[in-house]
Amino acid sequence: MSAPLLIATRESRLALWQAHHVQALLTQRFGAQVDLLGMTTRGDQILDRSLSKVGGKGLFVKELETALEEGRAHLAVHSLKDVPMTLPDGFVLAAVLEREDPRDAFVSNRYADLDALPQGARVGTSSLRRVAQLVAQRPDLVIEPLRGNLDTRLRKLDEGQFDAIVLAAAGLMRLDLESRIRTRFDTRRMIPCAGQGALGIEVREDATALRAQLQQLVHRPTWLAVQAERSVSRALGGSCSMPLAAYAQWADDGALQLDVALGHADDARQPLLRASVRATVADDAAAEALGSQAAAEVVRQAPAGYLPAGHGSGQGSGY
Ligand SMILES: NCc1[nH]cc(CCC(=O)O)c1CC(=O)O
Repeated sequence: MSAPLLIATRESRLALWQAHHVQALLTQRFGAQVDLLGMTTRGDQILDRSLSKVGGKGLFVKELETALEEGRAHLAVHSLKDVPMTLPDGFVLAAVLEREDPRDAFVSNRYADLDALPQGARVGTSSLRRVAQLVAQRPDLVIEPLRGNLDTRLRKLDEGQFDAIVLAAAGLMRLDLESRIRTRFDTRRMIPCAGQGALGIEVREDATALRAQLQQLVHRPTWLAVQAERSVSRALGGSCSMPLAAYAQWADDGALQLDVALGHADDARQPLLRASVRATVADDAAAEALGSQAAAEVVRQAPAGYLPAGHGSGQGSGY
């Protein structure tokens, strides 16, 4: 590679850390010269409304995809959990790196963990998935919206707006904020979001040579696990307006264990629907089959109000 490779990235501290991480990896592994193209996305500008109401997580990736389309950049680096379940035509996920800590973190200046919170304590999170799982354990909590980048969210906690907030451990660790974590939730008590803790690299489908190189960066166990997680969401016709948790982990016997929880679309106080499935998974088709199996179990249990009309139609998340 002679001309420098350009990575399109958002400009939050977390996004820049992730882009620099991939930049260093490409340089180490391929001796490539790599530069960053910083961009502000619509998702970064909308801080006052719930993302699920204004177009979803896809708002964080669309501008980056436009840069790829127009040839202004060659790769986009994303937190995988922010990547829509179905990519637009002409784009592919070329690599997924080894997952870091997938867990959610309990962050508080006064309380050690969820159980230590007093009755009616105020907890900040805008994630419907986190709300549903928090309420399932502590129906007394007052859960309030919390948006913005990690520094903003921590500032709001420090200003006293909340007794505790819930954030992804991986993001805090990447920004050297691990000391803010009071406890990590057990993944059965707070099932992570599909792809949480993993980085994805997106390129144009027609970037054949680059795709072949990035293929060498794929962490196979993470790749298969996140395929299973993402296929649950796809099978449920998932958008990020769904309180859906999906986490796959490799068991000691080599099987892939997939745990799923789905909350009611607009009432966090309705019970969570759960499914746990496991299988030997050696390729993408098997990972997707496992995800579909978990989705089917959830569908079987679901009363009205949990699933969008026409779920399972394979139309993806609609971005
Ligand atoms: N939704 C924003 C977002 N996207 C990725 C991360 C953290 C890093 C990761 O999960 O890979 C976060 C912050 C959070 O949810 O607390």
